Amino acid sequence: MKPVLSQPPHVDWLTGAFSRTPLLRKTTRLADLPGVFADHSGWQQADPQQIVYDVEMLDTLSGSGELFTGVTHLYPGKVGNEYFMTRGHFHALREQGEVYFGLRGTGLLLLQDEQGEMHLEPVVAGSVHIIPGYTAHRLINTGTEILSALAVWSSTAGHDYAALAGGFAWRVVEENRQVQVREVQNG
Ligand SMILES: O=P(O)(O)OC[C@H]1O[C@](O)(CO)[C@@H](O)[C@@H]1O
Ligand SMILES: [Fe+2]
Repeated sequence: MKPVLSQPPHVDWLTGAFSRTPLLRKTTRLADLPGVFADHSGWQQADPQQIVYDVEMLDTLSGSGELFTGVTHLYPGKVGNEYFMTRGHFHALREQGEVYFGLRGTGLLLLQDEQGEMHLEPVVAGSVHIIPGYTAHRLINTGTEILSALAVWSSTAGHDYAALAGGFAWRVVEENRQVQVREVQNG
């Protein structure tokens, strides 16, 4: 007889960690992000083992109609004057959207559609972000603490990084102790 009440996992709003041990965890270090930051020599001089972000996922079913749930913990830091950020991706199944929920820290969610239309949304504890289909997304930590965001997305969405080999059209940097958005000059 299955228990009447089964304890669902919850996310600790302070640490952003799941109450249940996440069975899937992926760590991305600076060494894993060649060509992502604008300041290539700054990247080469930085500690390659420096963790930029961890993604913890609940180990749930995948398949048509199933959803993945994961928390991205993005550390504070910069390469040159550019804030730490996730690699960023379109979904392989372009039409698949995603929802982000800010848990802690201060940052931005950069959204860019296939026509290059972009906008930035502030990410803080309690913010909710609807990532429509056909929209690339990148999390950026503009604060001094860990930025954590919970994400829910289709388990069949997949990640297309190649579509963004040229990077996003905006970069977010710190200049004069201010967060600045810089348009990438093509060519
Ligand atoms: O795959 P990226 O662009 O490094 O982003 C990190 C993670 O953010 C998510 O979009 C949500 O956690 C995952 O799908 C992805 O692995
Ligand atoms: Fe995604």
